[in-house]
Amino acid sequence: MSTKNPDRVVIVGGGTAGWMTASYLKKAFGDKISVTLVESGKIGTIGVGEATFSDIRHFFEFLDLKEEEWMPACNATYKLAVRFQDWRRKGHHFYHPFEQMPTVNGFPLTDWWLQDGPTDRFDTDCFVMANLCDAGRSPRFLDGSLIDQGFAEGAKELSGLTMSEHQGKTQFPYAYHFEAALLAKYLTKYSTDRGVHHIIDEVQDVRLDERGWIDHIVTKDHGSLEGDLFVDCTGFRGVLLNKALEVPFISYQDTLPNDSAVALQVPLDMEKRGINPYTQATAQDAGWIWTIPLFGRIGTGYVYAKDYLSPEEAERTLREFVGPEAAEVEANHIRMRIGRSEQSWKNNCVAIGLASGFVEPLESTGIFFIHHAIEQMVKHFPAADWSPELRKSYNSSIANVMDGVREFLVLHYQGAGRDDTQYWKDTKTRAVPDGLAERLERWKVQLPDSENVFPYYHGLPPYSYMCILLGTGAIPARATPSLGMSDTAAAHKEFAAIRDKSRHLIETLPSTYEYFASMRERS
Ligand SMILES: Cc1cc2nc3c(=O)[nH]c(=O)nc-3n(C[C@H](O)[C@H](O)[C@H](O)COP(=O)(O)OP(=O)(O)OC[C@H]3O[C@@H](n4cnc5c(N)ncnc54)[C@H](O)[C@@H]3O)c2cc1C
Ligand SMILES: N[C@@H](Cc1c[nH]c2cc(Cl)ccc12)C(=O)O
Repeated sequence: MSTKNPDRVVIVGGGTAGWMTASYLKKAFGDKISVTLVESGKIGTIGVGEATFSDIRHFFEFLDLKEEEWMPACNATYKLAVRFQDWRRKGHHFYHPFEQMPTVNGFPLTDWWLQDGPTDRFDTDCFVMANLCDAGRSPRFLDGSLIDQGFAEGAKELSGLTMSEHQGKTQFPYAYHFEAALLAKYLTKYSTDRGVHHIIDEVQDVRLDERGWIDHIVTKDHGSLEGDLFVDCTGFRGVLLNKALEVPFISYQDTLPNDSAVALQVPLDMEKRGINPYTQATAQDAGWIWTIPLFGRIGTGYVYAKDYLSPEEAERTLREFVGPEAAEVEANHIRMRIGRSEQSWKNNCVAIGLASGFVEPLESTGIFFIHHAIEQMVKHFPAADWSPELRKSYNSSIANVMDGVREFLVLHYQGAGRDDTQYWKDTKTRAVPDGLAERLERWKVQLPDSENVFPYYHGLPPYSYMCILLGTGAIPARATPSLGMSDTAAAHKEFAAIRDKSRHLIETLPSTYEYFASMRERS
């Protein structure tokens, strides 16, 4: 066994995963390690992946990048929520916003809402952000100041925490949409400026030693590349982890059948059309369509199950949905590998991004998985003895995040009120992951809380489950019985405060388009 600390990292793949990993590692370890990134000039990146979690802000903060610097370079916009359109029935919508759930006398406001809500919309009654979404507002004023959502920007006690340590302490009010290819380009410059060695070449072979560890990789034009730790960011191909090291892939398809997507990038006049401050997921006959507003274009795509719909039909439906602006735009058809690798770190190879695992992009979790994996890789970085315990701990953290998100996504389909096509009928009879059936029964009488959701960190707080349960509508939810014997006055005061605050903010905040147009003038 080597007595040397592993300090030569080789990353294969130059998509979002590869460049996020390279820049973060260089920032974390500086000259203590060497980082080489090899990407193929021929094999493209997946070309989608534009909506994020709010936690991604910790990634940019870690790299010391300010919104004014990176956002205009990546045509980025703000995301205050996911808007679910037509999931309960056609014409209905609800939001899953970035906003902590207010608590009144020990019960979440949604519980009081079930008991005696002012309107039939849990989201606009309980969350300020849902009202800002309906009104298309920016979460920042034109001078750059952030709305007051109980969040102190730059608060000392919160800086330096990983995402999992952060959860529950506070909720930042927005995430980002950005052009993935532009972010990769931005991070390429960031990384290479700081000493990351960039090679454009194809990996043709992966040579293992007698223990089954990667000894070196063989490239087409640059010969052999040696390293201590190899990071597989080769996307769905899984060239190092799945192919060379033969780590099996656990499919989630029995519970999440969508396995295909067709995507379009549609340039639009945003000044005329405005910019919605949310990702939209619109239910369709055999899946759903995402709409992600960027500065200057929308990213859109139909996620579907090929057992129910052909690629041609999916593309036709998507083009009809978008309208004439998409006529000249070429479609990108994608087959998705849904599930996770049995282990994401084996020996001296760790897979990050699509090579590690993926679930359909309904809650924009792909980049969150990458960010989480990078934080955990730094936390579990090996010493000279390559302790297997570190890898074990890393692997269970990654598996828990992905299995937890799978449960959360299955809830969307179990809960959807739609039953007008075979696809939606079948969502109710399909198997659910172990443990979820019991939890679904519990949520019928007790709203999701920290005691009764998936028990390991997976990025989603209990209030996110409440939103999907109450918004999708097929699973009956009821107020905690004791609220029937309680005075609802305090809850009504809270509902009124949310209404007043929303009204005031809608009157004073700029539209999302106005905000970004002025940010571009400033930067
Ligand atoms: C339909 C769809 C929608 C999505 N939407 C979102 C979203 O809204 N939000 C979100 O967070 N995530 C989303 N994702 C996930 C997101 O796209 C990915 O997590 C992210 O782009 C990371 O991809 P990657 O870097 O792992 O792989 P890729 O982008 O596929 O990159 C693979 C890289 O590996 C290189 N490579 C492959 N083989 C070799 C080889 N032999 N030698 C050298 N190089 C090689 C390629 O050249 C490329 O650079 C979506 C995914 C899909 C499929
Ligand atoms: N930690 C995540 C969790 C989260 C909380 N609210 C939302 C809303 C949406 Cl649309 C996605 C994710 C989340 C985060 O803060 O990003």
